[in-house]
Amino acid sequence: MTGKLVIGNWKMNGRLAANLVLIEALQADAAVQAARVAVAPPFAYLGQAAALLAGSNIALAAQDVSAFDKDGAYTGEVSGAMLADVGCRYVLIGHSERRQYFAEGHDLLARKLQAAVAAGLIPVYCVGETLAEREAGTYKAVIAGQLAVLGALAGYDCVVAYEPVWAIGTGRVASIEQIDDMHQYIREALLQCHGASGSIRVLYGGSVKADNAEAIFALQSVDGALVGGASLDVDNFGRICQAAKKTV
Ligand SMILES: O=C[C@H](O)COP(=O)(O)O
Repeated sequence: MTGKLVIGNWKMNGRLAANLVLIEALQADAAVQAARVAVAPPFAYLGQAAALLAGSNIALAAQDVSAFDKDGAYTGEVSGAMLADVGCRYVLIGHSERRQYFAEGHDLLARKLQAAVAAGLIPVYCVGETLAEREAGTYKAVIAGQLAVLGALAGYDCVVAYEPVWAIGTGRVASIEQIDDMHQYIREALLQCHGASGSIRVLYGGSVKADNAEAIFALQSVDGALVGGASLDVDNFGRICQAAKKTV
């Protein structure tokens, strides 16, 4: 399936009953069915989601993965092989909330990326600057440092999600000019470091909603969106998927 990729990151939200309602509504939404879409429930609900999504065009994503790629005494960890086993196609790595709350640094993220591709998953590697870094003008250097982690992944299918931290959950979406500037910068950085920018899709994330999605997807430099809050509202998420389909 071609077109802009839309991934719904449920973050730490959901219950069995609510998930059933949401997933059945997503499957009944023609725009969602026609789009290139994935949802990322919490680990606890991947099995339920996989069973409900079986046979649908909605792919499954996980929100994180262990850096350990062999089963063993790693209490609390979930391996890439387990995620693939339950039907995940994608896995988010390095989301800003994990960098912030769990101090996930470059070495750990590099190991997680390797573990994900070893398990046959498509990593969705998240990068983004804080408001302080944006205002200080150091944001492009910050992103370049974050992208350097991808060095070991040349040749693998990978997705990058540019998510300015100051736009996440704030309703303060980056401007079209800011998004285009950063997406073009990321592509150029990937081309220089890995010669792979052509094969790496670059998504935008940060307060993507039904009313701003079409303008964002109209940018050639944007290959899709990583959607947080709006992914829990089938009407909003469906309209984002509709916008994605319109701007193939
Ligand atoms: O993973 C999704 C991003 O953190 C964006 O979240 P948001 O759409 O709630 O701003």
